[in-house]
Amino acid sequence: MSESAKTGAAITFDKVGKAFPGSGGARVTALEDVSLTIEPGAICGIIGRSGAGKSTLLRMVNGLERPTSGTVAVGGRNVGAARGAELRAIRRDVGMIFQHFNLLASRTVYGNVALPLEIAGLPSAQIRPRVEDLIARVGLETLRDRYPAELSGGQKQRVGIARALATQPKVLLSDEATSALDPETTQTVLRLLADINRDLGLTILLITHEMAVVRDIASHMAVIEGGRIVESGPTYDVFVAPRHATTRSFLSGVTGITLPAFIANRLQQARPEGASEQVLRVTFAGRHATDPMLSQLNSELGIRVNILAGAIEEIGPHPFGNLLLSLDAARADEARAYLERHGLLTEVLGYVR
Ligand SMILES: Nc1ncnc2c1ncn2[C@@H]1O[C@H](COP(=O)(O)OP(=O)(O)OP(=O)(O)O)[C@@H](O)[C@H]1O
Repeated sequence: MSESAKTGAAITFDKVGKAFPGSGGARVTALEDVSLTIEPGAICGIIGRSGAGKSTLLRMVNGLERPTSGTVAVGGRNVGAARGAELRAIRRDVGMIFQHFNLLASRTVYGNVALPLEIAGLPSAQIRPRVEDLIARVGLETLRDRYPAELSGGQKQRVGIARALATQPKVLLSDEATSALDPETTQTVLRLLADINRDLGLTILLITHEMAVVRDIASHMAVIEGGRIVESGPTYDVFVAPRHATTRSFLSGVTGITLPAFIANRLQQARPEGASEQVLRVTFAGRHATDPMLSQLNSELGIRVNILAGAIEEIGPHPFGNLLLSLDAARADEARAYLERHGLLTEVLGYVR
Protein backbone atom coordinates (compact mmCIF):
# COMPACT_ATOMS: atom_id res chain seq x y z
CA MET A 1 0.00 0.00 0.00
CA SER A 2 1.30 3.45 -0.77
CA GLU A 3 -0.22 4.94 2.35
CA SER A 4 0.71 3.50 5.69
CA ALA A 5 -1.72 0.82 6.73
CA LYS A 6 -3.65 1.07 9.95
CA THR A 7 -3.37 -1.70 12.45
CA GLY A 8 -6.29 -3.86 13.38
CA ALA A 9 -8.86 -2.98 15.98
CA ALA A 10 -10.20 -5.21 18.71
CA ILE A 11 -13.84 -6.30 18.42
CA THR A 12 -15.67 -6.99 21.65
CA PHE A 13 -19.10 -8.41 22.26
CA ASP A 14 -20.17 -8.00 25.85
CA LYS A 15 -23.31 -9.88 26.94
CA VAL A 16 -24.94 -9.16 23.61
CA GLY A 17 -28.55 -10.10 23.01
CA LYS A 18 -30.71 -9.49 19.97
CA ALA A 19 -34.41 -10.12 19.56
CA PHE A 20 -36.44 -9.44 16.43
CA PRO A 21 -40.18 -8.88 16.34
CA GLY A 22 -41.75 -12.11 15.11
CA SER A 23 -45.19 -12.94 13.82
CA GLY A 24 -48.22 -12.39 16.05
CA GLY A 25 -46.33 -10.19 18.53
CA ALA A 26 -43.88 -12.97 19.45
CA ARG A 27 -40.19 -12.20 19.56
CA VAL A 28 -37.45 -14.17 17.83
CA THR A 29 -34.28 -14.39 19.89
CA ALA A 30 -31.38 -14.33 17.43
CA LEU A 31 -28.57 -13.85 19.97
CA GLU A 32 -28.37 -14.40 23.70
CA ASP A 33 -25.65 -13.44 26.17
CA VAL A 34 -22.84 -13.41 23.60
CA SER A 35 -19.48 -12.37 25.05
CA LEU A 36 -16.44 -12.65 22.82
CA THR A 37 -13.24 -10.65 22.39
CA ILE A 38 -11.36 -10.66 19.11
CA GLU A 39 -7.86 -9.28 19.55
CA PRO A 40 -6.42 -6.75 17.10
CA GLY A 41 -4.93 -8.53 14.08
CA ALA A 42 -6.60 -11.88 14.77
CA ILE A 43 -8.55 -13.84 12.19
CA CYS A 44 -11.61 -15.16 13.96
CA GLY A 45 -13.96 -17.65 12.36
CA ILE A 46 -17.52 -17.92 13.63
CA ILE A 47 -19.05 -21.21 12.63
CA GLY A 48 -22.64 -22.28 13.01
CA ARG A 49 -25.55 -23.85 11.23
CA SER A 50 -28.21 -21.96 9.30
CA GLY A 51 -30.19 -19.71 11.63
CA ALA A 52 -27.64 -19.92 14.46
CA GLY A 53 -27.19 -16.14 14.51
CA LYS A 54 -23.95 -15.67 12.53
CA SER A 55 -25.15 -12.89 10.22
CA THR A 56 -26.83 -11.03 13.06
CA LEU A 57 -23.58 -11.15 15.02
CA LEU A 58 -21.54 -9.93 12.06
CA ARG A 59 -23.93 -7.16 11.13
CA MET A 60 -23.63 -5.68 14.62
CA VAL A 61 -19.97 -4.92 14.04
CA ASN A 62 -20.75 -2.32 11.39
CA GLY A 63 -23.99 -1.16 12.95
CA LEU A 64 -26.35 -2.78 10.44
CA GLU A 65 -28.03 -4.34 13.46
CA ARG A 66 -28.11 -2.91 16.97
CA PRO A 67 -28.04 -5.10 20.06
CA THR A 68 -31.19 -5.32 22.16
CA SER A 69 -28.94 -5.73 25.20
CA GLY A 70 -25.19 -5.61 25.87
CA THR A 71 -22.56 -3.79 23.84
CA VAL A 72 -20.54 -4.31 20.68
CA ALA A 73 -17.37 -2.26 20.38
CA VAL A 74 -14.79 -1.81 17.62
CA GLY A 75 -11.50 -0.37 18.80
CA GLY A 76 -13.23 0.55 22.05
CA ARG A 77 -16.01 2.52 20.31
CA ASN A 78 -19.55 1.43 21.11
CA VAL A 79 -21.11 0.66 17.72
CA GLY A 80 -24.67 0.17 18.94
CA ALA A 81 -24.78 3.61 20.53
CA ALA A 82 -23.16 5.44 17.60
CA ARG A 83 -25.23 7.67 15.34
CA GLY A 84 -24.60 10.03 12.43
CA ALA A 85 -20.99 11.08 11.84
CA GLU A 86 -19.68 8.76 14.55
CA LEU A 87 -21.38 5.74 12.99
CA ARG A 88 -20.08 6.72 9.55
CA ALA A 89 -16.55 6.96 10.98
CA ILE A 90 -16.86 3.48 12.51
CA ARG A 91 -18.15 2.13 9.20
CA ARG A 92 -15.11 3.50 7.36
CA ASP A 93 -13.03 1.40 9.75
CA VAL A 94 -15.02 -1.75 9.00
CA GLY A 95 -14.90 -3.23 5.48
CA MET A 96 -17.16 -6.09 4.46
CA ILE A 97 -17.18 -8.78 1.78
CA PHE A 98 -20.19 -10.87 0.80
CA GLN A 99 -21.08 -14.32 -0.47
CA HIS A 100 -22.55 -12.90 -3.67
CA PHE A 101 -19.96 -10.12 -3.99
CA ASN A 102 -22.52 -7.25 -4.23
CA LEU A 103 -20.68 -5.48 -7.06
CA LEU A 104 -22.29 -2.75 -9.16
CA ALA A 105 -22.89 -4.27 -12.60
CA SER A 106 -22.66 -0.87 -14.30
CA ARG A 107 -19.17 -0.13 -12.98
CA THR A 108 -15.83 -1.59 -14.01
CA VAL A 109 -13.41 -3.22 -11.59
CA TYR A 110 -11.79 0.19 -11.16
CA GLY A 111 -15.14 1.90 -10.66
CA ASN A 112 -16.29 -0.59 -8.04
CA VAL A 113 -13.10 -0.25 -6.01
CA ALA A 114 -13.20 3.56 -6.28
CA LEU A 115 -16.83 3.82 -5.15
CA PRO A 116 -16.33 3.94 -1.36
CA LEU A 117 -13.67 6.61 -1.80
CA GLU A 118 -15.96 8.71 -4.02
CA ILE A 119 -18.69 8.39 -1.39
CA ALA A 120 -16.22 9.42 1.31
CA GLY A 121 -15.46 12.53 -0.78
CA LEU A 122 -11.76 11.85 -1.32
CA PRO A 123 -10.22 14.13 -3.99
CA SER A 124 -9.86 12.22 -7.27
CA ALA A 125 -6.08 12.79 -7.30
CA GLN A 126 -5.91 10.66 -4.17
CA ILE A 127 -8.42 8.10 -5.35
CA ARG A 128 -6.49 6.96 -8.43
CA PRO A 129 -3.22 5.83 -6.80
CA ARG A 130 -5.03 4.11 -3.96
CA VAL A 131 -7.37 2.22 -6.29
CA GLU A 132 -4.49 1.21 -8.59
CA ASP A 133 -2.63 -0.06 -5.53
CA LEU A 134 -5.59 -2.09 -4.32
CA ILE A 135 -6.23 -3.60 -7.75
CA ALA A 136 -2.57 -4.66 -7.85
CA ARG A 137 -2.79 -6.10 -4.32
CA VAL A 138 -5.60 -8.43 -5.37
CA GLY A 139 -3.90 -9.29 -8.66
CA LEU A 140 -6.43 -7.79 -11.08
CA GLU A 141 -4.25 -5.24 -12.96
CA THR A 142 -5.07 -6.71 -16.34
CA LEU A 143 -8.81 -6.71 -15.63
CA ARG A 144 -9.22 -3.18 -14.27
CA ASP A 145 -11.56 -2.05 -17.08
CA ARG A 146 -13.73 -5.17 -17.13
CA TYR A 147 -17.32 -5.28 -15.86
CA PRO A 148 -18.48 -7.79 -13.22
CA ALA A 149 -20.34 -9.86 -15.84
CA GLU A 150 -16.99 -10.49 -17.53
CA LEU A 151 -15.34 -11.88 -14.39
CA SER A 152 -15.24 -15.29 -12.71
CA GLY A 153 -16.53 -15.74 -9.16
CA GLY A 154 -13.02 -15.67 -7.71
CA GLN A 155 -12.19 -12.48 -9.62
CA LYS A 156 -15.42 -10.86 -8.45
CA GLN A 157 -14.53 -11.67 -4.85
CA ARG A 158 -11.09 -10.11 -5.40
CA VAL A 159 -12.86 -6.93 -6.50
CA GLY A 160 -15.03 -7.18 -3.38
CA ILE A 161 -11.93 -7.49 -1.21
CA ALA A 162 -10.20 -4.50 -2.89
CA ARG A 163 -13.35 -2.44 -2.47
CA ALA A 164 -13.64 -3.42 1.20
CA LEU A 165 -10.03 -2.30 1.76
CA ALA A 166 -10.47 1.04 -0.01
CA THR A 167 -11.18 3.09 3.10
CA GLN A 168 -8.20 1.44 4.84
CA PRO A 169 -10.34 -0.28 7.45
CA LYS A 170 -9.08 -1.73 10.71
CA VAL A 171 -11.54 -4.60 10.54
CA LEU A 172 -12.67 -6.77 7.65
CA LEU A 173 -15.95 -8.68 7.93
CA SER A 174 -16.48 -11.68 5.70
CA ASP A 175 -20.02 -12.97 5.26
CA GLU A 176 -19.62 -16.49 3.80
CA ALA A 177 -17.22 -14.98 1.26
CA THR A 178 -16.13 -18.30 -0.20
CA SER A 179 -19.41 -20.21 -0.05
CA ALA A 180 -20.22 -19.55 -3.71
CA LEU A 181 -16.73 -20.53 -4.92
CA ASP A 182 -15.23 -23.86 -5.95
CA PRO A 183 -12.67 -25.42 -3.60
CA GLU A 184 -9.62 -24.28 -5.58
CA THR A 185 -10.84 -20.68 -5.87
CA THR A 186 -11.76 -20.80 -2.19
CA GLN A 187 -8.14 -21.59 -1.38
CA THR A 188 -6.79 -18.67 -3.44
CA VAL A 189 -9.26 -16.23 -1.84
CA LEU A 190 -8.41 -17.51 1.66
CA ARG A 191 -4.70 -17.13 0.91
CA LEU A 192 -5.32 -13.58 -0.25
CA LEU A 193 -7.18 -12.79 2.98
CA ALA A 194 -4.36 -14.32 5.03
CA ASP A 195 -1.79 -12.19 3.13
CA ILE A 196 -3.85 -9.07 3.73
CA ASN A 197 -4.11 -9.88 7.42
CA ARG A 198 -0.35 -10.40 7.64
CA ASP A 199 0.61 -7.31 5.59
CA LEU A 200 -1.94 -4.83 6.88
CA GLY A 201 -2.50 -6.23 10.35
CA LEU A 202 -6.24 -5.75 10.18
CA THR A 203 -8.59 -7.86 12.24
CA ILE A 204 -10.72 -10.28 10.20
CA LEU A 205 -14.03 -11.63 11.45
CA LEU A 206 -15.56 -14.22 9.18
CA ILE A 207 -18.70 -16.27 9.37
CA THR A 208 -18.98 -19.62 7.72
CA HIS A 209 -20.69 -22.97 7.96
CA GLU A 210 -17.56 -24.76 6.75
CA MET A 211 -15.02 -25.97 9.27
CA ALA A 212 -12.41 -26.26 6.50
CA VAL A 213 -12.50 -22.47 6.09
CA VAL A 214 -11.89 -22.02 9.82
CA ARG A 215 -9.08 -24.58 9.76
CA ASP A 216 -7.38 -22.98 6.76
CA ILE A 217 -7.38 -19.36 7.85
CA ALA A 218 -8.62 -18.60 11.36
CA SER A 219 -6.26 -18.11 14.30
CA HIS A 220 -9.27 -18.15 16.62
CA MET A 221 -12.77 -19.53 16.35
CA ALA A 222 -16.14 -19.56 18.02
CA VAL A 223 -18.99 -22.00 17.54
CA ILE A 224 -22.48 -20.53 17.68
CA GLU A 225 -25.68 -22.47 18.19
CA GLY A 226 -29.16 -21.19 18.90
CA GLY A 227 -27.82 -17.64 19.34
CA ARG A 228 -25.22 -18.61 21.94
CA ILE A 229 -21.48 -19.11 21.72
CA VAL A 230 -21.04 -22.70 22.83
CA GLU A 231 -17.28 -22.92 22.42
CA SER A 232 -14.44 -20.54 21.52
CA GLY A 233 -10.68 -20.31 21.63
CA PRO A 234 -7.55 -20.60 19.50
CA THR A 235 -8.44 -22.73 16.47
CA TYR A 236 -5.76 -25.29 17.19
CA ASP A 237 -6.95 -25.81 20.76
CA VAL A 238 -10.57 -26.23 19.70
CA PHE A 239 -9.65 -28.68 16.94
CA VAL A 240 -7.48 -30.76 19.23
CA ALA A 241 -9.87 -30.83 22.20
CA PRO A 242 -13.42 -29.93 21.16
CA ARG A 243 -15.75 -29.84 24.15
CA HIS A 244 -19.19 -29.26 22.67
CA ALA A 245 -21.15 -31.80 20.65
CA THR A 246 -21.82 -29.23 17.90
CA THR A 247 -18.11 -28.53 17.53
CA ARG A 248 -17.45 -32.25 17.31
CA SER A 249 -20.03 -32.70 14.63
CA PHE A 250 -18.55 -29.87 12.55
CA LEU A 251 -15.13 -31.42 13.09
CA SER A 252 -16.12 -34.88 11.96
CA GLY A 253 -16.99 -33.30 8.61
CA VAL A 254 -13.62 -31.67 8.17
CA THR A 255 -11.27 -34.26 9.57
CA GLY A 256 -12.66 -36.60 6.97
CA ILE A 257 -12.84 -39.40 9.50
CA THR A 258 -16.12 -40.96 10.30
CA LEU A 259 -16.87 -44.34 11.64
CA PRO A 260 -17.24 -47.02 9.00
CA ALA A 261 -20.94 -47.75 8.48
CA PHE A 262 -20.69 -51.33 9.77
CA ILE A 263 -19.58 -49.92 13.15
CA ALA A 264 -21.70 -46.74 13.18
CA ASN A 265 -24.89 -48.75 12.60
CA ARG A 266 -24.24 -50.93 15.64
CA LEU A 267 -22.90 -48.24 17.99
CA GLN A 268 -24.60 -48.08 21.42
CA GLN A 269 -24.06 -45.42 24.06
CA ALA A 270 -24.22 -47.75 27.06
CA ARG A 271 -21.89 -50.68 27.51
CA PRO A 272 -23.83 -53.86 26.76
CA GLU A 273 -23.77 -56.98 28.93
CA GLY A 274 -21.11 -59.51 28.06
CA ALA A 275 -18.15 -59.15 25.76
CA SER A 276 -18.00 -55.90 23.81
CA GLU A 277 -15.64 -53.42 22.24
CA GLN A 278 -15.30 -49.77 23.17
CA VAL A 279 -15.07 -47.34 20.24
CA LEU A 280 -12.69 -44.52 20.93
CA ARG A 281 -11.48 -41.35 19.29
CA VAL A 282 -7.84 -40.60 20.02
CA THR A 283 -6.48 -37.17 19.20
CA PHE A 284 -2.83 -36.35 19.20
CA ALA A 285 -1.17 -33.01 18.72
CA GLY A 286 2.28 -31.74 17.86
CA ARG A 287 5.09 -34.01 18.95
CA HIS A 288 2.86 -36.79 20.33
CA ALA A 289 2.66 -39.67 17.91
CA THR A 290 0.29 -42.59 18.19
CA ASP A 291 2.39 -45.29 16.53
CA PRO A 292 4.64 -46.12 19.47
CA MET A 293 1.73 -45.67 21.89
CA LEU A 294 -0.46 -48.22 20.19
CA SER A 295 2.31 -50.79 19.92
CA GLN A 296 3.34 -50.11 23.53
CA LEU A 297 -0.26 -50.67 24.60
CA ASN A 298 0.15 -54.13 23.15
CA SER A 299 3.70 -54.88 24.36
CA GLU A 300 3.38 -53.34 27.85
CA LEU A 301 -0.25 -53.98 28.74
CA GLY A 302 -1.17 -56.71 26.29
CA ILE A 303 -4.08 -54.62 24.94
CA ARG A 304 -4.68 -54.83 21.21
CA VAL A 305 -6.54 -52.17 19.28
CA ASN A 306 -8.25 -52.12 15.90
CA ILE A 307 -7.73 -48.96 13.85
CA LEU A 308 -11.06 -48.06 12.21
CA ALA A 309 -10.14 -44.74 10.57
CA GLY A 310 -7.51 -42.06 10.85
CA ALA A 311 -6.21 -38.81 9.41
CA ILE A 312 -3.58 -36.18 10.04
CA GLU A 313 -4.54 -32.51 9.71
CA GLU A 314 -2.63 -29.27 9.81
CA ILE A 315 -3.76 -26.11 11.53
CA GLY A 316 -1.31 -23.44 10.48
CA PRO A 317 2.12 -25.00 11.08
CA HIS A 318 0.87 -27.51 13.67
CA PRO A 319 -0.01 -31.09 12.84
CA PHE A 320 -2.66 -32.96 14.70
CA GLY A 321 -4.19 -36.32 14.13
CA ASN A 322 -7.33 -38.25 14.81
CA LEU A 323 -7.71 -41.98 15.07
CA LEU A 324 -10.85 -44.01 15.59
CA LEU A 325 -10.13 -47.24 17.40
CA SER A 326 -11.93 -50.14 18.95
CA LEU A 327 -10.65 -52.29 21.78
CA ASP A 328 -11.84 -54.75 24.40
CA ALA A 329 -14.30 -52.81 26.60
CA ALA A 330 -13.09 -54.69 29.70
CA ARG A 331 -9.60 -53.18 29.29
CA ALA A 332 -10.71 -49.80 27.92
CA ASP A 333 -10.33 -47.73 31.10
CA GLU A 334 -6.79 -48.99 31.52
CA ALA A 335 -5.93 -48.25 27.88
CA ARG A 336 -7.38 -44.76 28.01
CA ALA A 337 -5.50 -43.92 31.19
CA TYR A 338 -2.29 -45.11 29.52
CA LEU A 339 -2.89 -43.01 26.39
CA GLU A 340 -3.87 -39.92 28.39
CA ARG A 341 -0.73 -40.32 30.52
CA HIS A 342 1.28 -40.15 27.33
CA GLY A 343 -0.31 -36.89 26.20
CA LEU A 344 -3.06 -38.20 23.90
CA LEU A 345 -6.68 -37.12 24.24
CA THR A 346 -9.39 -39.74 24.21
CA GLU A 347 -13.13 -39.62 23.78
CA VAL A 348 -15.48 -42.59 24.11
CA LEU A 349 -17.84 -42.74 21.12
CA GLY A 350 -19.76 -45.81 22.27
CA TYR A 351 -19.74 -49.60 22.28
CA VAL A 352 -20.30 -52.45 19.87
CA ARG A 353 -20.90 -56.08 20.67
N1 LIG B 1 -34.73 -9.08 10.45
C1 LIG B 1 -35.13 -10.17 11.10
N2 LIG B 1 -36.41 -10.27 11.54
C2 LIG B 1 -36.83 -11.37 12.21
N3 LIG B 1 -36.04 -12.43 12.48
C3 LIG B 1 -34.76 -12.39 12.06
C4 LIG B 1 -34.24 -11.28 11.34
N4 LIG B 1 -32.93 -11.51 11.06
C5 LIG B 1 -32.66 -12.73 11.57
N5 LIG B 1 -33.74 -13.26 12.18
C6 LIG B 1 -33.80 -14.56 12.87
O1 LIG B 1 -32.72 -14.64 13.76
C7 LIG B 1 -32.14 -15.94 13.77
C8 LIG B 1 -30.68 -15.85 13.39
O2 LIG B 1 -30.57 -15.46 12.02
P1 LIG B 1 -29.17 -15.22 11.30
O3 LIG B 1 -29.47 -14.77 9.91
O4 LIG B 1 -28.32 -14.35 12.13
O5 LIG B 1 -28.55 -16.69 11.27
P2 LIG B 1 -27.34 -17.26 10.40
O6 LIG B 1 -26.57 -18.15 11.32
O7 LIG B 1 -26.61 -16.15 9.75
O8 LIG B 1 -28.08 -18.13 9.33
P3 LIG B 1 -27.72 -18.37 7.77
O9 LIG B 1 -26.43 -19.15 7.78
O10 LIG B 1 -28.87 -19.16 7.27
O11 LIG B 1 -27.58 -17.03 7.15
C9 LIG B 1 -33.00 -16.76 12.82
O12 LIG B 1 -33.97 -17.42 13.58
C10 LIG B 1 -33.62 -15.73 11.92
O13 LIG B 1 -34.84 -16.19 11.43
